[in-house]
Amino acid sequence: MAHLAWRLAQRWCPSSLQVISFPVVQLHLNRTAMRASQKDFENAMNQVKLLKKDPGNEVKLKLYSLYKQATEGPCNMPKPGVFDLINKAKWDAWNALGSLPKETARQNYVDLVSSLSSSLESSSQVEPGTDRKSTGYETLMVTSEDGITKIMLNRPTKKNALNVEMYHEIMHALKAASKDDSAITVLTGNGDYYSSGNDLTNFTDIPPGGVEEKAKNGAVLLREFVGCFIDFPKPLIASGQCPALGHLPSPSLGYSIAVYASDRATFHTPFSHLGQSPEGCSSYTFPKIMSPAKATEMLVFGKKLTAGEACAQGLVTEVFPDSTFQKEVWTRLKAFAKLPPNAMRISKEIIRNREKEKLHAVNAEECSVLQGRWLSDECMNAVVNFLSRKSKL
Ligand SMILES: CCCC/C=C/CC(=O)SCCNC(=O)CCNC(=O)[C@H](O)C(C)(C)COP(=O)(O)OP(=O)(O)OC[C@H]1O[C@@H](n2cnc3c(N)ncnc32)[C@H](O)[C@@H]1OP(=O)(O)O
Repeated sequence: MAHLAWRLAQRWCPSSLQVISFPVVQLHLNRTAMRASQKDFENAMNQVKLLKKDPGNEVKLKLYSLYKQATEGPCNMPKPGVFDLINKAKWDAWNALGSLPKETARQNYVDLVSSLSSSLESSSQVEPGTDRKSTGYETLMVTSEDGITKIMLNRPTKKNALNVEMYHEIMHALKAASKDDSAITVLTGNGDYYSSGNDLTNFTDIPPGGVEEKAKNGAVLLREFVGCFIDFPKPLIASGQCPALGHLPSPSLGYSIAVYASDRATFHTPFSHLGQSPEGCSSYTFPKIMSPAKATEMLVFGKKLTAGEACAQGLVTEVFPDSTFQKEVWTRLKAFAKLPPNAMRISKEIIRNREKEKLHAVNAEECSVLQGRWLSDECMNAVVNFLSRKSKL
């Protein structure tokens, strides 16, 4: 049924699933509708094409709806079905403009583009552009200092949700860190979420082979991603001051030498809520670390743990007060980084190597089960509900 709905969605509007990849491609100018501010409107459309930074789906929908209203007037399309996510979002945005006059919509479009151009320009000056450039990462900030390589997830406005680019960049950063001259590696997140897990919009970018191919590619990517954590040779520390959701907690918690959390952090693996199943080897590591009963509460029922609870369960090494978190953690990290690196590496190897083969086998099995889950109605409905803003975790 979910397959069918997705296929229908694709057939109805083949480009729909990339929407929100950039609305400019859909801005077919209806020249006859232009009057007084035609020149401004055309300029604004050109300006949109030149934006260097993606303004986000909300803004793109606003641009789309204003464009449609300005050129065609009030929404005149039949309402798309609930599974046709992208066209439904576009329809909702356009329809919400009601009977706004064309001229006003045109003016609003021009104003929005102008504010967008200036805010994106100024934000790119404030943003750590130099960090990005020096590391070459779009979704991470990676620094290396005092024997510590710090990999910081850097999509704070999306709660550090892992888009496909971020999966690849984390793998790349881990591989680079395994070879650099740092002694330890720290994984952390920028903003008020360590991570909100898989970016659920990953599910909307359907390749020509359809949802089956999408699920297969996702399983390959996830297996490779988790594999990088299993094979990572140096001490890896997860440092989380805020909530961690979904699967980054699983691999990074399962294989970290240490997990430091502030008393504000929470740990949540809501696989069932999303119609999915455990990954990151959590089906194997969590029952071993916590106890089968507690792991079931977390992995099957999606129970959220506070940092204190996670520490009592052995999932977290130590909890610090939020106000002194950074100071206390970095004092420890700097001391660890001064220990002989080869000794640490060999000690880690001896602890982990016995389990390595098993972990790779568990990873493969979990990814294969997930591949099926991603094609299920349960999963599709959960994703649709989040993307249509009906649910949050
Ligand atoms: C290929 C391998 C796949 C492996 C599968 C792994 C399983 C998992 O990872 S399970 C976890 C999946 N994650 C979620 O379901 C979290 C969904 N997000 C939320 O429930 C909420 O956003 C939040 C509780 C994390 C935060 O709520 P809050 O009200 O504070 O902020 P928002 O306004 O909701 O978020 C801000 C901004 O960020 C976008 N966003 C947040 N999380 C995600 C996400 N996981 N995927 C995509 N987008 C996310 C959210 O839509 C907002 O975006 P806009 O500002 O553009 O509206």
